[in-house]
Amino acid sequence: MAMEWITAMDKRPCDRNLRDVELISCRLRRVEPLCRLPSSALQQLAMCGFYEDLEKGVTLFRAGEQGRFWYAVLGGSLEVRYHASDADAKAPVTLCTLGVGATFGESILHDLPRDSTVVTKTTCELLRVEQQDFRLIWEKNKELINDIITTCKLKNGFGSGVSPVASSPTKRPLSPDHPNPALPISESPSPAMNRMGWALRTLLLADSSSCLKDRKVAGKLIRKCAPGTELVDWLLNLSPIVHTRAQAAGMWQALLEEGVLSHVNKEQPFKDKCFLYRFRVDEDSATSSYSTSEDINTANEHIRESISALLQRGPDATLRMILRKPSHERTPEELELIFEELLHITALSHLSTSIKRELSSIIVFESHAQAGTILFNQGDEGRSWYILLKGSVDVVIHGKGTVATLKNGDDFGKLALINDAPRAATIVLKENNCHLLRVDKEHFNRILRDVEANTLRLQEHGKDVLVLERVAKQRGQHSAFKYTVMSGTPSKILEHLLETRLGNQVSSLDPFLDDFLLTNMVFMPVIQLVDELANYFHCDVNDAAQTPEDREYIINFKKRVIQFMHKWVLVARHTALDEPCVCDFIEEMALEVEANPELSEETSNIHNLLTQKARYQEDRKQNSAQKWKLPPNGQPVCLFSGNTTSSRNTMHPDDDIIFRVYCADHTYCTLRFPLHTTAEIIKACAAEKLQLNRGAEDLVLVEVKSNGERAVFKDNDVSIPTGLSLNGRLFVTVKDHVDAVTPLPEQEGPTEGIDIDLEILSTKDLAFYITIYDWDLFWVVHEYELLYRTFGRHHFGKITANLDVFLRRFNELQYWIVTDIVSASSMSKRVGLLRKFIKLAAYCKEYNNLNAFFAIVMGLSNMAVSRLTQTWDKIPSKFRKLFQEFEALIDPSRNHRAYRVYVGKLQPPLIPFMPLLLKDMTFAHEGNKTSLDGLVNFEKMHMMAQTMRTMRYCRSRTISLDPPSPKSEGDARSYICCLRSIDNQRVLTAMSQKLEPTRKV
Ligand SMILES: Nc1ncnc2c1ncn2[C@@H]1O[C@@H]2COP(=O)(O)O[C@H]2[C@H]1O
Repeated sequence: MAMEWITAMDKRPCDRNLRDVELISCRLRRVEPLCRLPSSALQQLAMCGFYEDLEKGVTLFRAGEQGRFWYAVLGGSLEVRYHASDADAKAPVTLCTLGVGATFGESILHDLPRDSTVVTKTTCELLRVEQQDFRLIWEKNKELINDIITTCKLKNGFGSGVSPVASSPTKRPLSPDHPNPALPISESPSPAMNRMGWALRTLLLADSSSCLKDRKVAGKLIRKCAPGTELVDWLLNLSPIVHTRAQAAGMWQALLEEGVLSHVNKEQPFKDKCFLYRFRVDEDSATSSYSTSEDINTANEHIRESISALLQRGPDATLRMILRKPSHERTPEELELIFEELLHITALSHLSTSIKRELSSIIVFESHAQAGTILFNQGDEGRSWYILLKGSVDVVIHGKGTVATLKNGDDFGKLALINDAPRAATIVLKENNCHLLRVDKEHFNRILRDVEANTLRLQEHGKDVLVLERVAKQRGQHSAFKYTVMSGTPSKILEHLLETRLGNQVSSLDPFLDDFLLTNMVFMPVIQLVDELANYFHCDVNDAAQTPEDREYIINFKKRVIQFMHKWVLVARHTALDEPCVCDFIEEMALEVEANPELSEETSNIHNLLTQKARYQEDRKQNSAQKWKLPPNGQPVCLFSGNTTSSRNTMHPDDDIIFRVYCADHTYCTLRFPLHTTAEIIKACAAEKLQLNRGAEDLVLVEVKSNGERAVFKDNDVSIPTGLSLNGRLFVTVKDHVDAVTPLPEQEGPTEGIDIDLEILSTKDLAFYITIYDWDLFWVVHEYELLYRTFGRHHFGKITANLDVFLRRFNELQYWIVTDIVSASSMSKRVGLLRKFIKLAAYCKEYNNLNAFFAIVMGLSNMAVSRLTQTWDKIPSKFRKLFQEFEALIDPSRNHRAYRVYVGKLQPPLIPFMPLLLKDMTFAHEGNKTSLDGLVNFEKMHMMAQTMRTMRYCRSRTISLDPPSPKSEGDARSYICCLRSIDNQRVLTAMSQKLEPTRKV
């Protein structure tokens, strides 16, 4: 059978017999949508059609050629190609693929040249019909054939400029800036509208008093046209269900917006005025025709149905027409209509009535006929905000593809407008004939910017990936960013950051970038961060075919990655440069910047990065053998050997530290380990040296404080020796015997320090050297150490040694004050010391050393000192008053308000009261979850970063004080480095009791 029809088809049409015709039409009947044609039409096609059996790659015709044939596809597939211009001749765009059942080449009906090129994509079987034959068949079956052609166009997006599949969208929309209500909103009428138009036209023509006539306008003959008023009259007469002129006008507008009807000069939407309108078929003499009586009967059969359908569509069509008019042409009644419509739009539901009224005059209707159209590209400047009324759009992101599909009722495009940032995604229409409402940027900024919804959620694949919240405007702050990140996935936060906070958009007032740089290790390990940055940086490697827009976007992104790295290394300093993956990535970027002139703008950033890296590596080489010592008797951690040229010595994770570990019988061993060594290793090694013959799992590493308190370390804790309290000692012991471990007798006594009569040292000199010493300790503490310590010594595996040493200093100072006073047996000496320490606190305060100021005042307020009433009574009232002022300043009530207000007025350099910064960190950490519904709680990161920034601010200028008198320099300097202090409160109180026993009442 199959062969038979081919044999029949292979014959010349004039040689075919009845059976051949029957065989061929049977074959055609199996092809949808040809099967919809009546038998007579199929037989005609079978009689005159030629059979073509073509190889792959055969060009059937080229764009611009005059056409001779119409085609239907019986087997295989073809490509429709389009050459945008001569310049593009080598790079045609594939518009669509035609498969079985598709028809093409109908331009022969209008004697128009071909508008595209058609090439076989596979081997193909085609039915080919000559122009005159096809025209005859079409004349008799116009409606159906037009329907088939339209269906084919809709199905394939033919002529749309892009493949209907939006996977590789290439086309930008026709400039929609000024929508024209006189033009149709779809590329071709829907079959239903076509039918309704046909029925109305047929009856209009059949009416003897028809208003549809050939008329001469300005000397030119216009066929079959009618004034709007008469068309309205006619419709009102035609049907009793059309009651008002406005209804009738809306019905004609419904036809006009689909292109079935149009104003003769295409300058007006439908108006109940004397403007002339005509049907599209009458615009072209080839398609214009008179109706047969059969047509009239058919039209009469359909008219009721058509009228009621049109009646329903009229109001929406009118509204769309108004929404496409420029603001100044909208009448008050029309504005009211729009306003009522806006009341039903969910995306606007949070807005007040007055704002909706304002929107009524500027909101615009926009429609797009073809699926695949790109509304805008990621990286473009944001120009409008959209609400989807009908259809759906894909949200496409570079490197990720489609991350979300939005449907009617959803809105998009707000982010770029609000933040003055580039578009975060490309928006591609997913369906033909999408309808949108649009608010342009200038109006958005004027009307909506300050009343926007408080929360914005971005989704990918149905899950929230970024939650933004509107920033309350703060006085004096004019940050460009209206939304701040509340939570998000780590990757999306990074993407949002690169897109919105780098390039030319950096604002010193906006903390988002800095928050990220300070806290990223909490939610994104360095290796992952570098990996993601490298992916962004190298995203062009496997993708040779890029559009110029893509290329621009990619280059832009590369620059942003370089800028990000530059800023990150400035914040992270050695903690980043310690990571081999960071250094490797800097090298990779440098190579590309050198090779790629498009990146030349980033040369100085790269140069800076390379210099920092080289400098750091050189410094590490010179100080690689650095060793530290935690002396046995509670003295401060100090350099044991190595390079001592700089007084500011940062402790690095791979620096060694020498320390003792005791066991229950108070024997000890001395160990030397890098600072990053875990408790588990120290424990195992100490146990071996001390010959504790127990398995590691039975043993613990524990700190025993001078008051007997015990603190067990976790196996993965690091920075162990530096973490000990002033007079604490490290023990290794059997788990079950922890409670039996006792402090060494020496822990109750003072730490070892220099014994000098304080009287001989000038108080101002002491304050000066204390401040210089503290400053050096403070200077080397990395902001990150606050995070490491807050999350726990085990959490990041990073050392907190510099911070530990600084905090230890606070306790050393505090207990030194108490120890010194309670060690003075003579009253006069104690009175002298009290006066000296109050003065010392005053000088430290003057030097902005608030850490020491707090330590001293807290020492003086210690119960062991404050209870010495006889001593206090003997100091001059001037000193007592001063001390009361100091006590008020350290008053912890209302979250240390007095101190916060005071310090808030100071200029750097200053040394802050460090324990309060730690308390703020802990408060932020314990009061807030790190993860909220699987998203990083970025608000928490912001809170923590604020505290870390305080620390940075304190050091934003380096200290330079006038040196004191040279005579006591050597003594004072060595004295303050190592202070004698007892940190056991019980011992201190007992000593105080001895000095001034409590009187029995
Ligand atoms: N996951 C997403 N990431 C980025 N943009 C999205 C996402 N989902 C929806 N969008 C919308 O896509 C729009 C692209 O333009 P804008 O950046 O102005 O605003 C963006 C959002 O409104």
